[in-house]
Amino acid sequence: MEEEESKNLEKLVKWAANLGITDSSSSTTNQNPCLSSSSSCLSHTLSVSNFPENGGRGLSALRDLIKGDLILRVPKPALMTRQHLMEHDHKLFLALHNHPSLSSTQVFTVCLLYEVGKGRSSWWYTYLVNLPRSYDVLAGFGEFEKQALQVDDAIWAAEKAVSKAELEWKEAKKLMEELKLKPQLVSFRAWIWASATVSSRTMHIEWDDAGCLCPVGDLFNYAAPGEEPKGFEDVKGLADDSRSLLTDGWFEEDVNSYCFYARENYKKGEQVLLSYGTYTNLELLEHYGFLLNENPNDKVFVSLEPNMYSSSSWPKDSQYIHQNGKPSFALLSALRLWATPPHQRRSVGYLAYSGCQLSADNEISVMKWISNKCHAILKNLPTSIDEDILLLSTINKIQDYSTLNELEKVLLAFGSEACTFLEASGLQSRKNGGELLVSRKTKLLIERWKLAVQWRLGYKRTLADCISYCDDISSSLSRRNYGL
Ligand SMILES: C[S@@+](CC[C@H](N)C(=O)[O-])C[C@H]1O[C@@H](n2cnc3c(N)ncnc32)[C@H](O)[C@@H]1O
Repeated sequence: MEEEESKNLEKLVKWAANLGITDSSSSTTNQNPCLSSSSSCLSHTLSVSNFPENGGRGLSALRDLIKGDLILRVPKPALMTRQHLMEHDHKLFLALHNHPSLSSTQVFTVCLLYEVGKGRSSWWYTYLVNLPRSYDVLAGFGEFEKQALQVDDAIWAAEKAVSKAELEWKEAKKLMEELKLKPQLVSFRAWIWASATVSSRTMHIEWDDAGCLCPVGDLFNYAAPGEEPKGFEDVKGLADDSRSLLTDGWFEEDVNSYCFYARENYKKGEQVLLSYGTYTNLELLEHYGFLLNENPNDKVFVSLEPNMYSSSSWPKDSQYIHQNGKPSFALLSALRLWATPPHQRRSVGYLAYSGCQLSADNEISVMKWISNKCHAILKNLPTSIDEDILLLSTINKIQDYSTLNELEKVLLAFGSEACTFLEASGLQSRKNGGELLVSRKTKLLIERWKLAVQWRLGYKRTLADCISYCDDISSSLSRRNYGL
């Protein structure tokens, strides 16, 4: 961490402690936090640390933690909400009343930019200077990064994210001008930053669907909820309320605070992670600007023919391939019915809907259909898995380069996509002792390119694993039934 960054973090921790943000497990408020010798520690439970391979800045355990332990409490007055910002600024309050058609998140995004515009005089300054300077969410993808996703559905999702952001920005511009925001805060770039802050850092609250920004609570990095959040439902009798068991933090009226609980046991020094909910990798990229190599909630959708969808009543979004290559329950069930002659579907429907195989022949034709489909998709994509692996290792290498000469040498030797990158980056540079340094903008572009390649590689690996899975099943059925 840079020196300035760590100083800002120290100030944040002190500021948070003064507001009663505490990681003490005691339920009484106004502990005396920040007694720890280390300035990035809250006091008893958590410390701000860096996890380069796992989300960057995050929170580590200062002691062994037990699943279900209360690990952080953030009192309501320390939560940044639209209501809080409006109540403390009459000009903002009046201006917002003239724009009732803006959505709650558009309003919160404007509020955030307005607060940033106050600079040091903002009550939130210590919090705001610790926000990331940029995000890699899909809405910030340019043409090059969008195309690097390669898969139509993903390119379409990125295009939709960009056009949604543009539309929301245009709609909110009048309000921002009325509030006399500085031109750089009215820019589309600033909008992407603020809306990504809102989408990637806000926590759910009952009284405002824009959510709240939760100092310190928003330093938890993400771990996907497991398939079965077993056991957690027993913690503190929470099973019967509407709080999603897929998240580990919520607002509690009785203590007037946002409370966070350990989702599993942690050893001292380990990173404490939070589940923000269930997301595929494309959704993580869209809302948070990162993805997981291992994501139990990732899904690959393959397009089916209309008569395949209509042969069963499974919703389209339940028919997909899991990250490990296994077809989903609904996809198998739908295809088993589709591969059954229409006049027999009624009589075997109950078996198909309960997840049973219908016959060896039926199963083999389903497996062959899926396998062929995956082959066809892979064949139509511009690069293979091996090429993507090689490209990814090259991108990892160039991320460490500081001069454009080094970067260009490697990329020019690489091939067409790398050359397109060089064009797209415009080689933003500045002279320094005769060397052209890689600019911050180019580094961000490399990071987004890497995410796009990681995403498409994950997609292709899932298809390849699905081919192996289906081929194994059809050959073992053929052997067993026909001695082939
Ligand atoms: C709520 S913040 C978490 C704290 C954040 N690392 C920070 O420095 O402020 C969410 C952001 O952290 C990053 N992040 C969280 N979990 C991650 C993970 N498992 N892998 C990579 N990045 C992650 C993403 O940039 C995401 O948008």
